[in-house]
Amino acid sequence: MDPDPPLHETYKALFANTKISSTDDDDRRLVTVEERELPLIDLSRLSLNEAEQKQCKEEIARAGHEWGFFQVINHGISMELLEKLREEQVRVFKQPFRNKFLNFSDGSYRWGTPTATSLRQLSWSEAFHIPMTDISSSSMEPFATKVASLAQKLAEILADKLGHNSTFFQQSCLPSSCYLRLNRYPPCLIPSDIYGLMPHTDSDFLTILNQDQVGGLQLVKDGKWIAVKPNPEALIINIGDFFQAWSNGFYNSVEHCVVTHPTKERFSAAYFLCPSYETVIESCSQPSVYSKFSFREYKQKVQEDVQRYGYKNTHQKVCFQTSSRPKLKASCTETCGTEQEWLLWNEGGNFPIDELLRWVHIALLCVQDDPALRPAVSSAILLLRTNSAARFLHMIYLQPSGLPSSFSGNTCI
Ligand SMILES: O=C(O)CCC(=O)C(=O)O
Ligand SMILES: [Fe+2]
Repeated sequence: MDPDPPLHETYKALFANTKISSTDDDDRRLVTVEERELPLIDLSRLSLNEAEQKQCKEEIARAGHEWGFFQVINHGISMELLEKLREEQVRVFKQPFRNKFLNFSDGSYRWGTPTATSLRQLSWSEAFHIPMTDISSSSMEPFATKVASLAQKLAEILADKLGHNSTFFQQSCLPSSCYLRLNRYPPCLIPSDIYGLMPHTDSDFLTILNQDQVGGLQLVKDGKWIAVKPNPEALIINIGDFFQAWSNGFYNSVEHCVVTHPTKERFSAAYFLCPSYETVIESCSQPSVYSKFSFREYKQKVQEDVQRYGYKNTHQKVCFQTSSRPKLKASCTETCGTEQEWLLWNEGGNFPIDELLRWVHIALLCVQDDPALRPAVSSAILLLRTNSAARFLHMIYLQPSGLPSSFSGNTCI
């Protein structure tokens, strides 16, 4: 029996309705993507002398701030454990498609994108989304235990660098709220660029990713998509939305995606350090760029967004809505949002007023009298240029603190 989910069959109508191999330049994947090494951090220095430890922690914090993504080597998870994880992953994905629903708890197995209304909203992949509490009895348990403690350690280092010796992560990220996602990206022979996983940011504190050598992970750096060169010895760490909010925008939750390969299948496993639903995320410093919100509230917003726009990211509505207006001149992820909003304004209406007001809001944040209250330049650029979590968080949670009193922040939310 076939192990592959019926992706071709199920999404036939989307292929029929989409112009394939378009030369339209509003498709970001037609833009040449440069392959880059992520910052590479050797964690063995954490057990050396104080100076080495300090240096290592500084590199971690800098990478979290400047890139939102980095790689770690000598992370304490042996090649043998990673091999075992891979074997188990291949085993669960290679069983007949129908049996996959019987693994782990209900709803763990997912494939494709049920809400997709166009090819751009389709993820050509399958995944097991497994709460850590379900892993305790499986052969992945030794990996899971190690990766969970690595995540806690990194979260503490990142918090410590902001002057917070925090037990917050230990208290709020429990085995019932953290999970492991096993991803498989089948080859995709269709002559069009289809995502393995659509552009997104992670709704967690941080993610630890183990990928194979096929490649396909891409992320936004300085407003451009770059491809991550796989390193067999390294795990990839990325900052999630909640760390960005908790750090008051110091660390960056960066948009990333996976592109498919025409002939090779790809496997990856991601551990998500997530808080319980009741956890309230509040910035660790004042004045806070974000208002308080609970994980539950945030998840609800994300779900509403996906239902309405097919994407978590609200900005996509501007780029992907079907419209009689002329096509915007470049990819929405390559184009500064302001440009798009002014373009829509000039075209006479139907412009997103909330977007425009948010741009004003960002501008005001950047010109506050007290430089300490202004966002970092990198955050401001990210806000302006990418579909990052920063945009999303600002869209829904930006609060008026620190702004001139005549400006009502509520209008931006
Ligand atoms: O497979 C990958 O490289 C990325 C996976 C990912 O971004 C995710 O599961 O959130
Ligand atoms: Fe992700």
